Parts: sequence; C-alpha cells; structure tokens
Amino acid sequence: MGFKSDIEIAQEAQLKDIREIAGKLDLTEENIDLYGRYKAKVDYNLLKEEKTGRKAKLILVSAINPTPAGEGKTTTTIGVSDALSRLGKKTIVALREPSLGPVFGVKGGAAGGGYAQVVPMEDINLHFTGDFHAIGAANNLLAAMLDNHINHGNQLGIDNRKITWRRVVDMNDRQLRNIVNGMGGKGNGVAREDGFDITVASEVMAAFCLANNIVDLKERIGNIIVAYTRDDRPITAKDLNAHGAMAALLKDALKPNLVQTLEGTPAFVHGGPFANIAHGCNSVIATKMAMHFADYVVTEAGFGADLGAEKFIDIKCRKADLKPDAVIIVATVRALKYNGGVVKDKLNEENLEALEKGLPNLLKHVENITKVFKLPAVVAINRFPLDTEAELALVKRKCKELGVNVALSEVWAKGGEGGQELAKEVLRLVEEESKLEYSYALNMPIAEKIEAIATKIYGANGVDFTPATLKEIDKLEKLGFGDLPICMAKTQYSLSDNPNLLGRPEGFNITVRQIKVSAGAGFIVALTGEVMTMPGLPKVPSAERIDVDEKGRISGLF
Ligand SMILES: Nc1ncnc2c1ncn2[C@@H]1O[C@H](COP(=O)(O)OP(=O)(O)O)[C@@H](O)[C@H]1O
Ligand SMILES: O=COP(=O)(O)O
Ligand SMILES: [Mg+2]
Repeated sequence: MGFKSDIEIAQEAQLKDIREIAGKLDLTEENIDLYGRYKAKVDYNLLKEEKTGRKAKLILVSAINPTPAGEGKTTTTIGVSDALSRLGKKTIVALREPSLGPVFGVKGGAAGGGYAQVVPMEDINLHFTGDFHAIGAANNLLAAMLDNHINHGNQLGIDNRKITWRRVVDMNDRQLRNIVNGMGGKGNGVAREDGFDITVASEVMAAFCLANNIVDLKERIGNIIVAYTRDDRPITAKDLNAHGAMAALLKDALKPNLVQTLEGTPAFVHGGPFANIAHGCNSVIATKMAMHFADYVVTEAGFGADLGAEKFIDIKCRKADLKPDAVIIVATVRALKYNGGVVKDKLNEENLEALEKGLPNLLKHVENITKVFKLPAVVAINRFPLDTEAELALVKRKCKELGVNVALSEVWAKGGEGGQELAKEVLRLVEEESKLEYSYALNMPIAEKIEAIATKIYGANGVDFTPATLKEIDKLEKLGFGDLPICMAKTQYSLSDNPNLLGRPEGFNITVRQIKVSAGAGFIVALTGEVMTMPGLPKVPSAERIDVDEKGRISGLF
C-alpha cells in the first residue's frame, strides 16, 4: 500500500533543538545535560523543589491481549499526547526505553509508529543515552563481586546451590539462559551453574524504575538478595558492599531522558522493564517529573491490561502515591480477530465472525479497569490500514451496545490530528470523580494476593502452587516479606498462563511454578507457565533487515 516506514518518516522529520523542547517546560540549560542536539537528561534534583499544588491529570494507556506484533499502545500514547497538545493542553508523554531484545528480535523498536513517534527513533531504539548499559553493568558488577567473595573464602557462608542472582545482557540470547562458569581450575574462580537474563528483567531495572531519588535507589539496591546461606539467611548486595558502586554507575542514568514527538510534544523516555517478566512501567522519577511540568501526562504500561495496567496500579501507583485519572484501552481489529481464533497470517482478511468472537477479551479488560480498579476508561480502536469499515463499525457498535466508551484513533496514519476524538473523550473522562481501588490488600498472605489477581483480573477459578513454591512462600513470609506487592510473570498472549487460551478463557487455574523476592525493587515475583527471563531470537531476526550506509544513515529499524 506504499506506506512510508517508521524510520523514513522519522528521518524526514525536522526535529527541534532539544533546548527549545526543554524551554516548553521552563527548563534552562542549567537544568539539563545535553546529549547532542536532540536528547537531554533532566536533573532529578529539580523534583526536590516541587511546586506544591501542581496536579497534572495522569492518563494510562493499556490494551487488550496483543498479537506478537503489538497493538499500538506506545503509538497511541504518543498520538493522543500530540492531539492534546493540538488542543492547547500542556502535555508530556512518559514512556519506557526500548530494549535491544525486541529491536533485533520480533517486535522491533518501542518509539511508536507512523506519524506518532518519539524521535530521534534510531538513537532511542539503540544506545539512547546508555541507561541500559549502565543498568547491565551495575547488575553484573554485583554478580562479579558475589563470585569474587566466594572465590576469596566465602566469609558470609553463601550456599553455592542457593545463589539467586543472575548476570544480564540486553539481547535475546537463549544460549546464555543456562551456563556453567568459573571453569578452568584454581585461579579461575569457583565453577558453578549460572545464567543470563535480559537486562530489562534485572531487579536493578525494577529498583531503578521504582526509586524516588538516588539515595532511595542506593538503599533499594543494597536490599537486593543475591543468595542464601545453608540455613536460609539472605545475603544482600549491602552484605557484599556492592551497593555504593552500583548506585554510582547509575548516577546519570537515573536522570530522565528528554526527547520529543514528531509534532514537538515533550517526552520523557526512561527505564524499561517488560510487563510479562517485570512490572512493565517507566520510571517513577520520570512520571513524577512529567506531572510536575505538565497539566496532562500520558503514560503506558506494557502488554495487556492483565499485566502492565495491573502492575502499574497495584505496584507503581500504590508505592509512588500516583492515581490515574483515566485509562485508554487500545484495541485493534487484528488482535480481536486473533483472540477470536484467526491465525497470524490471516489477520489481514475481513472476518466479522472472528472479530465478534474476540470481543469478550476486550470486555474483560474493560470490566477490570472500570469494576475492579474503579477507573474511567475509553476503548481506543487503533485503526490499521487494512481494517475494513465493516469491521470498525462492528467494534464501535458492540462497544456502544455494552455501554463502553469508544473512540476511533487514527494517530498512526495522521499523528495528533487523528487523535482528536480520543483526546476529547479523555478530557471528559479525567474530570470524572473516581476512587482508585487495588486488586488486593498488601497485608493479605502472599498466596491470597496471587489468587486475588488471578481470579479478579485473569478470570481464573484459582491458583495451583507447586510444593517448592509453597515452601518458598512460607520462607519469605517468615523472613518478613509477606506485605510486599506481587509482580506476576505471565504470558502476554492470554489472560491465563497458557498462551494458546485466547479470548476470555473460563474454568482454568493458573500454576505458579516459582516465587522469588525482589527485596530491592520491593515486590514478590510469581512466575507462571513458560515465561522466559531471557527470550530467544526468532528464525529470521529483525536484525537481518537493519543496516547502515556510508553516511551513517541507519535503515530497517521499525
Ligand atoms: N494503526 C497502526 N497501523 C499500522 N501499524 C501500527 C499501528 N499502530 C501501531 N503500529 C505498529 O505496530 C507495532 C506495535 O506498535 P506499538 O505502539 O509499539 O505497540 P505496543 O506498545 O502496544 O507494543 C509498531 O511497529 C507500530 O509501528
Ligand atoms: O512490556 C511490553 O511492552 P509493550 O506492550 O509496549 O511492547
Ligand atoms: Mg509499547
């Protein structure tokens, strides 16, 4: 259909000098560190001087269960922000930074798409300002100091079989999931099994995204549990005296990155946990900074509302005293057909029957947001080029029949101009009174908190815990971690823990196969199904289509 690619649109754009964008927030060069002409970091110490009374409206963008390509949350977040800017509203976008895993893997970048992008998209999708490299270095410094401690006598009595800390790299590399290191005999370390996670799954990333400032970050890092002794005493980063150096590595990374949308709306892009294996939200610091400088902040939580939105509310909002004033639930014709049983390579064919069959998935997410979390919501139908008028009309009609707010969004094709209907509905919703509720109380037992999420948000009958998991839950409660929130690690494709159960599955249980405490981040991770903390590359990685020419001009990124 001859559409320009995301990178062609981005490279044709005339970007504003980032100092002009900073000026929209009354920021001067004293408040920012320039990273070239189009990127800057903003001094988080500015938050200490927070003016009282500033209460920006916070809009969360979530979605229905997606196809592997994603349904356009980031694109919609950017597009509706541009639409609000066009309506004269002082708006900031708050997004996560892209991971190289998906960039070179299946999904591609995370800078939006079409005429709703943050730019410079090549920089943002690749090394950006180096935050992920800093987070990886801090994570791996801790791993090196842990093994070094064991190598030099193990005074802390670490049980080699109870090491929970893993190394990370920001790449999809299944080869590194399970390794043996320290081989080569005396002088080359102590041989043991180990493995790598992808950087966005690191607890350092989670602590980074939930920290309020550098002192809080250092304290959180110090609390990270890396191993246990034979008698199950936890060993922390602080026990290894690693937390100071780790926090030093993150001094600049912790400053939110300021860039711009194609239409010049300021954007904070900072932190980047995935929402299937971590909590899936950008940093608290960037969100609060955005709320300090703007009247409307639009932010995204990863994957479907069963993952990103649930953890945005039950973990991030609860811990950072934030409250969304409205939620946009992105739905697409293709994801509704996918949930209605259509296979990936048939999603571009009109299929009203499958579309209608997939609607229960959308309605479950709407119920969760409006009836469990008690927040006002609007469904944004993110229009794709091959959506037919009949398909779009069916979704809109069904939503209206069921009393669901709905707006057509054409921001991918038209930028902010294509988001006017959605922006006006958001402006109406944020004025509604709403009393945010959580899906569980923190003082409930760990198992009951997990059951509350599974039954209320996923629609499960219940939760099966493996014997080892029940034993670990008992140990964590005895160690005093019982009041922490839960970070569910689950497939993004299904409300259940089975990626093949699409639509609105009923009569299922989820199985929690592993539990671990992220004492630094401040939550308990419950792993279900086959969810991977180190994804693998597909048969034909997106990396094969990426190139750079003699002028340093990159192509193939999307
Ligand atoms: N309306 C649309 N039409 C065509 N492509 C789209 C549209 N919306 C999003 N995309 C593309 O789909 C992919 C996923 O979009 P993204 O905004 O990253 O989704 P999410 O944040 O939900 O994963 C990106 O490549 C993006 O360019
Ligand atoms: O963690 C996943 O984020 P997206 O859904 O934005 O890809
Ligand atoms: Mg996204």
